[in-house]
Parts: sequence; C-alpha cells; structure tokens
Amino acid sequence: MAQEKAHVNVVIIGHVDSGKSTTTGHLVYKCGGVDQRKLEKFEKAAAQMGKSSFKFAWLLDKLRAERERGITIDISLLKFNTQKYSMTIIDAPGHRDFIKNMITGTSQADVALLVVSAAKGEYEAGVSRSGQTREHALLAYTLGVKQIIVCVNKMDLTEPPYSQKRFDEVVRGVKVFLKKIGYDTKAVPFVPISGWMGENMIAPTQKMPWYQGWKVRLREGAETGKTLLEVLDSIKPPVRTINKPLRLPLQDVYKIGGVGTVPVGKIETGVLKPGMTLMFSPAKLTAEVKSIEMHHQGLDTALPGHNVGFNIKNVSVKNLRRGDVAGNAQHDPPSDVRSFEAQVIILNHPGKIKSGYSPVLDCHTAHVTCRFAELKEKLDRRTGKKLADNPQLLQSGDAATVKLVPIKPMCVESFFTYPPLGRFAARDLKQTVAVGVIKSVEKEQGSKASQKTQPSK
Ligand SMILES: Nc1nc2c(ncn2[C@@H]2O[C@H](COP(=O)(O)OP(=O)(O)OP(=O)(O)O)[C@@H](O)[C@H]2O)c(=O)[nH]1
Repeated sequence: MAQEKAHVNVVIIGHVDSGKSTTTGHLVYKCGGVDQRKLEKFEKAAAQMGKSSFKFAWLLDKLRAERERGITIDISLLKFNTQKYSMTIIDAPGHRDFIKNMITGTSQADVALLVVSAAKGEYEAGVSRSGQTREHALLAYTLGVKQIIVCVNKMDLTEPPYSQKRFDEVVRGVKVFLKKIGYDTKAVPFVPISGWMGENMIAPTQKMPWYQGWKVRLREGAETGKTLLEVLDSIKPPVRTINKPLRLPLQDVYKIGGVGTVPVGKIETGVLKPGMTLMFSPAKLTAEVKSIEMHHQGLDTALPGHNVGFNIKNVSVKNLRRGDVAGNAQHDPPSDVRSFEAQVIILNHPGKIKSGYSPVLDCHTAHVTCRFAELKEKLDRRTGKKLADNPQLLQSGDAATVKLVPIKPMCVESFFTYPPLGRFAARDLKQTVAVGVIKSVEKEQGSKASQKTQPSK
C-alpha cells in the first residue's frame, strides 16, 4: 500500500476579491479529493444558474456550505493533493471569522497562502492602510505561521497581460511589508498566476516565459520558476507535536444513549489511546478512555490533527464543558492557571486601555473574561524590543507585555510549550481588540503548593 501522505493545513489570506476562492477552488477542482460525481453535479447546477463564469469561486462556496451543514466534523471536501502532501484548506470567508478561525477551532495552519491581485488598482487597494493584506499577514506571523507563499494573481488583467514589470512591482511592494512584519523574505516564494485562467497553477505557464529566469534577475526570492502546485509541494514538512504530552481542548460534550459521556475535540499535541487515564482541566476530574471514534470508525490511536469523539467512564456530561482541556493524567497533566503573561498587539480599540481592562479571551475552544492586571512593558511592534516599563495606557497599534488574570478557572499554556493553547484573541465591543501569545503561565497547582509553605494561623 502507498504510504500515507503527510498532512498540511493551508490558510488562505488576502484582500477581499483578490481571488482566494477562485484560486483554491481551482486547486481543489484539479487536484482535490472531491469525487467526480459531486463536481459534475455542481457544474451542472452552476451552469443552470448562469454562474458558470464564476465556476471555481462558486464551487468553493458550495463545498463550504456543505461542510457547514455536516453534523460530524468533516473537512475532507476542502482537500487537495500535491505529490508529497495531503493539503487541507482553511479558508477564511470574512475578516472577523479569519481572526477567530486562526485562533480557535479548526485552525492550526502550517502555511499561509497570501493571494495578492496584480490587477490595476486592486493591488494598490489591497496593500493600502485600510486593506486587509498587511493585517492578515501580520496576524499569520504573530500566530506562529512562519511559512508563507505569495500568489500574485490576476496576471491576465495586468497591462499588458502577464506583464513582468507589474509582477516585479508587486513583489517589491509585498516584500517590504513582509520584511517589516518579520518574515525572512529570501525564503518566501512569489508565484505569478491567473487563478481564473488556470495559468501557472498546475502546469508550467506558456504566457510568462520570463518567469523561468526570474530568480536570476531579482537575485532574491526562493523557488521561482515553479508552478503553484510545485511550490506547495516544496514547503518544509510541518513538525508534528506527537512526542509532546497530550492536549485536547473540548469542542463539545455529548451524552449518547447506551454509550454514555462523549467529549469531542481536536487533538493538538500528543496521542490518545483507549485505556488511558485522562485529567480534565479546569474541571479537575480524571477518567478512563473506553473507546475513540473518528468519522464513525473506531480508532486504537488518535494523533495530532485528528478530530475525535471518545467515551469516558463514570463522568457525568454536566461536569465537563467546551473549553475544558484533556491531557494524560500521568504525563504533564493540564491544570488551570492563576495568571499568565502575554505579548499582545492592540488591533482595534477606540479609546485607551488601562490596567483593569477586561475583554473576553478566545483561546483554543475556551471563552473566558480575563483582566489586564498589569501593563508590564510597551514593546516595539516589529522588533519586540522594550520601549518603556509599566506604560499607563495602550492604544490601537501598540504592542505590550501584559499580565492577565482569568476571572474564572481556565486552562492555557505558554506558546513555547503548547503553541495551539498559547495564543488568543481578545474580544470586546463585538470585535477583536487584540491578539496575543502567552509567554509564561502561573499554574494554580504551583501557587497552591507555595501557599502551603506559608505559616497558617
Ligand atoms: N480575470 C481574472 N479574474 C479573477 C481571477 N481570480 C479571480 N478573479 C475574479 O475576481 C473576483 C473575486 O474572486 P474571488 O475568488 O471570489 O475572490 P476572494 O478573494 O475569494 O473574495 P472574498 O471571498 O470576497 O474575499 C471574481 O469575479 C473572480 O471571477 C484571475 O486570475 N483573473
């Protein structure tokens, strides 16, 4: 049997209308796991609705809707294969969803695919102050997605079509801001494509002969001359966190007749097996795993990235909830935290933030109000260098180190030890006011232990 391909999650980012759906629709269509019958059905329906000209974007919207309707967690519809990898697309329909998706739920992205339109006026709008290109790239970087590929799309709409001059101009502009954000632009591939015409996506382009020698001319920029598919195939394989202790944030907890309590969630690190004793935090409960299921099939071993349901003994569904974290009771079990220190970037806040400010944090599957207990340092947003101690105020655009205190028990980890449990979005006024990564945690257990050493009255 052929060896199973390594699995990679790709997040698609870019300004509105840059061609994200068209480009990814094309990849799924040509290299996807979607079966032929389903594709034919969609094509027929699209033609009947007079939307065949929007085929790829339309296809992706339909697939997304199908996925959202699904009751089991099944994202297989948004998959495609390169020679080496099986890729799942994490597609971000709206700006707000993007930030949330990046932080919670389905979102451990290994690679970001930034789609930039080269069409006249569109590139300029996308990278302007109000455009989303910079902010998406900054968020991807802040949240730990260090591999990025830039697609310069709509090359058929440049003047003249497929213009190298325009491509070079876009590449130079994008490089400047990717560098400022922190990306190593020498390692960032830039690929000219037309997602709509299918140019340079799967097969080498005839329309842009200059692209073959492009690397030599610009002296910088990796992996050029390759099609988008080849570039995706040549990414560095993601490091899987299989050797770390288990962390499984719960999405939901069900009570199933004849079976019992079934928590459901995605394994972020480590391995889950039947017979293991789990510790749940902050519930502070232990329980043995009886069986594990994924896509309605029993599993002997569940690995990072797997979305599983598992049956546990002797725990009532009332005692567990979304946001709790399961770990191995014998191997660095999870525990709730008394406080934690994080580096935050304030994105949108109309006024000034002082200590005491208490937004809701979305961290893995948990939503808990946390107090900015102490503003410790103001930082340079790009370099991370300290600018001042104990700032009085923070406002949009500022970066800072902050001590946060959850108002009810919560389990988080430092980004360094368990990345998916160490980043968050802070929400207030119905928008994302800040994003952050956790530098260190003060565990509840630790502080209890130290309390014991104090003299009691
Ligand atoms: N000519 C041309 N048009 C394109 C190309 N790629 C996308 N388009 C068109 O640009 C428009 C926007 O494309 P979408 O794929 O929906 O863009 P998107 O980035 O997914 O848009 P949002 O989901 O709204 O952010 C559609 O009308 C597409 O047909 C391209 O390579 N060439």
